[in-house]
Amino acid sequence: MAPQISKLQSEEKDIMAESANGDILVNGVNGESESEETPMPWFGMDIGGTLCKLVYFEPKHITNDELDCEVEILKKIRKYLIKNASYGKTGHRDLHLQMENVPLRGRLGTLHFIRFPTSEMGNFLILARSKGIATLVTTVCATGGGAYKFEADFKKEVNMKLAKFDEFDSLIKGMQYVDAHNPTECYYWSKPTEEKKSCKVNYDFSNPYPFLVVNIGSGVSVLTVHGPNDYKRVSGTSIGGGTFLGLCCLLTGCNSFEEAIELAAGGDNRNVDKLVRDIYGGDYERFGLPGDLVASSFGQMNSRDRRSKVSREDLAKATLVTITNNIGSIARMCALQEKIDRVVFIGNFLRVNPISMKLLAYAMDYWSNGTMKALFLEHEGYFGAVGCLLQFNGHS
Ligand SMILES: Nc1ncnc2c1ncn2[C@@H]1O[C@H](COP(=O)(O)OP(=O)(O)OP(=O)(O)O)[C@@H](O)[C@H]1O
Ligand SMILES: CC(C)(CO)[C@@H](O)C(=O)NCCC(=O)O
Repeated sequence: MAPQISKLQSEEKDIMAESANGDILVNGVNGESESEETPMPWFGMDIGGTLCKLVYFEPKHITNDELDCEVEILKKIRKYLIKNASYGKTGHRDLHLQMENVPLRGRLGTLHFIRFPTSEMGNFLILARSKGIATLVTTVCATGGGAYKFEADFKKEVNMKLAKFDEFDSLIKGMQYVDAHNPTECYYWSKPTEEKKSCKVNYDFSNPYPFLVVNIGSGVSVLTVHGPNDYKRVSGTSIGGGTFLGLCCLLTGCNSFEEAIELAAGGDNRNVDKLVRDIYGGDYERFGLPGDLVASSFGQMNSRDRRSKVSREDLAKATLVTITNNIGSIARMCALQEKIDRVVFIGNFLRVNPISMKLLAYAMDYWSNGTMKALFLEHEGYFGAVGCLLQFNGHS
């Protein structure tokens, strides 16, 4: 994947030059052209409908000037963030995603990836106050709907200003930056239907344009990307990751995404769904519908007898398959309409969720007769937070 860096870097220069409204951008995808004046610590926040993603840049070398004037609080913040893998009951640092030696605004350093439920924003603000972050940081760059929703709370609770950036500008910039600096970022699933043989394969995304992005968060947004600064939101659906989690909690009594995925892994959706073969007794050959295709999601659940036999695992699996197939179908129609053959699926719905990734990979391939490819990125839910950090110049 090494060649992709140089290819993307040359395209990045265009991004660095000008933003959509003609302003000179202070840092581009490469993050190497920025002045060093923005005081530490550097954070990027993506406050979504379900999860808040926080990216923290830890500089590799502290300059003498910084050492001289570095306040105790900054040292404490750095120590607190990088010594722990969890914060309170609900904050987690994704250690496996950590990126070392990446350039940002002329500095080299480590990117740390932290997430917590957006519903915990109140506690996050209390923590920010107790750790002294609020006394040091006057402005935090933020994106996602929560950058607007919680702006007044940040001001009131911790006297911090939010420098707000658009969530899709941030997402695209973050994807390009992370892909350019992580040679194993992009991959696809080979043999997605074969449980034992199926595996992740590195994909060379050095010539990325055009591609479709399907961002599966609480809801789903579909974007076409034709160049570093050239994208549009072409579609979306409210039936997304939030729907999966909500329905799964209702149907199985589970209490977390992790639990829902674990249940689904042990279930069989054929005990819940009505298949083509349940209707035809086999394939519906004339229109190419195989017997094992789901004809009607949850279509068996009108039967009291079937309901009495179904397990929580089966219900979780059927919910996951229903939501995933629907997203796959929308993605395929968008790709067809936009005449694009590479579809990049991202968003935290895909976290610890190989079932959905493999289903999407298979469905894209099968229904396009092998002409479309489903791609995935390792930092699936963090691109908005990274892109937002890239755009920050210390002012709101
Ligand atoms: N630990 C978790 N807690 C809750 N949901 C999780 C978790 N891990 C993965 N998910 C899934 O990820 C989804 C949220 O994804 P993501 O963080 O990308 O979106 P968001 O930014 O919160 O939403 P939106 O972009 O629509 O505002 C949830 O709806 C759920 O399906
Ligand atoms: C509202 C957003 C953009 C917030 O990220 C997202 O949740 C979404 O795209 N929802 C789907 C909205 C729709 O197009 O029906």
